[in-house]
Amino acid sequence: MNTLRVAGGQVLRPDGHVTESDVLVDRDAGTIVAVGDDTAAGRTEGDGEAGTSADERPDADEVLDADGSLVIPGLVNAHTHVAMTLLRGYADDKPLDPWLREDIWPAEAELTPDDVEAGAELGALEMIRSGTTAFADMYFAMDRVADVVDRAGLRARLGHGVVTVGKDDADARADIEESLAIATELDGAADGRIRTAFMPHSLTTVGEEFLREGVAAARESGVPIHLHANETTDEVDPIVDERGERPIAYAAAIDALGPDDFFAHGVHLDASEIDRLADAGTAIVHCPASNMKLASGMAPVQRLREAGVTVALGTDGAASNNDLDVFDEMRDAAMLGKLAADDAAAVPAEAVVEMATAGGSEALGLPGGRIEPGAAADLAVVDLDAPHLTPVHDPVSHLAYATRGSDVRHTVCDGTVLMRDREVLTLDADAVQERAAAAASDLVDRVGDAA
Ligand SMILES: CSC[C@H]1O[C@@H](n2cnc3c(O)ncnc32)[C@H](O)[C@@H]1O
Ligand SMILES: [Zn+2]
Repeated sequence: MNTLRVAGGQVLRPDGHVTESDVLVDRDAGTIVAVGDDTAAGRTEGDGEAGTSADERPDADEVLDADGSLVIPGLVNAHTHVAMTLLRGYADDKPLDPWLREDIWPAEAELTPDDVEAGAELGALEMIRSGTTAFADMYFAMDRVADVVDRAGLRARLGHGVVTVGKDDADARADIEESLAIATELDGAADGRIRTAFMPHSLTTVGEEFLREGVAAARESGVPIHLHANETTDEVDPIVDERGERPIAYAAAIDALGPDDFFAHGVHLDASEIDRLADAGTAIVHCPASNMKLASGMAPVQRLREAGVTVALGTDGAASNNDLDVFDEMRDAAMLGKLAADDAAAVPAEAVVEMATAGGSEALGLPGGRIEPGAAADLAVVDLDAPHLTPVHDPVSHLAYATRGSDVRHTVCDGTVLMRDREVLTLDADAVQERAAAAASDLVDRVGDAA
């Protein structure tokens, strides 16, 4: 067996407890073989092999030193538009609708596939550096995004985002077909690390006829559905006014509410919609930073979880966040959840850590999210040797409230080391940043010329 040993760290186990253990990985299979006292070859839990540094232990093909560190499942960014890194800081301080219509969509109209690739590389770099190993992405030029995911070594669920409002029937149908074709063509790419979904942008930006056609085709080919849902009252009210039913009831009526589907935001949900989501097994991706920045509102995270809905975390795009750091999202989710519930005990540390790991993997239907034998070897190693992480009374508290993405020391996905001692191995960081900055600058010039 070709092995990787993550040695000498504290490991976050699926039950939320932390133990001093090694993690042994089968690099070829991309899975965890053993944790703690199951790691064979002589080393057992609590057996520190005094006098032997992690690098000197001879029983693995590769060793990652995790001394003084916390080994956690790779984080899952369950809703983003990764190439929007090019639009980071491009338009701020507006609510969703004018932000999209006045700034973002005119800029995206000028985006080329090369731009999308440059932005996706930058986003992949940012995610690897902050311990994210899997993400869901809705955007354009998804073949380019898939190529980046493959090269970067990440795991993803990808889909072409469909908008039909303002398009004639032929163009609208072509967009639906593109999303369905991409979902079929890219599924299983990057040695199975890429999975796909049918991704209509939202229930208001895609017409009912096209939604029904696309959903029916997606069901036939077995791909899940991902869309923005119940994000703002501007989106909910017209559905209620025109149809006499709430958005989640509408989604159910067109068969878009299934156990493999996951909806972004879910800010404005009433009790009947929470029950429907729970009954259907549809997950919600909570995006607290984006919801705060666009002043969209606060998702009822506590009530969703109490009802049994799987809740994951997402950054949304870097233009509404303005970064792709899931540690920030954990902290925001906890803080906002307490404020919303007027209860400091609401949305505790363990809940947000679960949402960023196992909850994300479950929502996306991707491997990972747990450190246990047989699970995917998707890991982040957090360096605890920092002033803002001292002392360590409770490692889970630190993950939720004090850790930053820049505290991540090593990142592993599918058994492959993507970042070692803060050096990203799969992407050339300087070249990626230079290319993205140049692409963003050219894009802004083109947008100016087009205006
Ligand atoms: C059709 S591809 C995806 C589309 O979504 C836009 N977008 C980015 N952030 C949000 C958000 O918070 N709500 C709705 N839509 C969003 C993005 O700019 C693309 O156009
Ligand atoms: Zn979004």
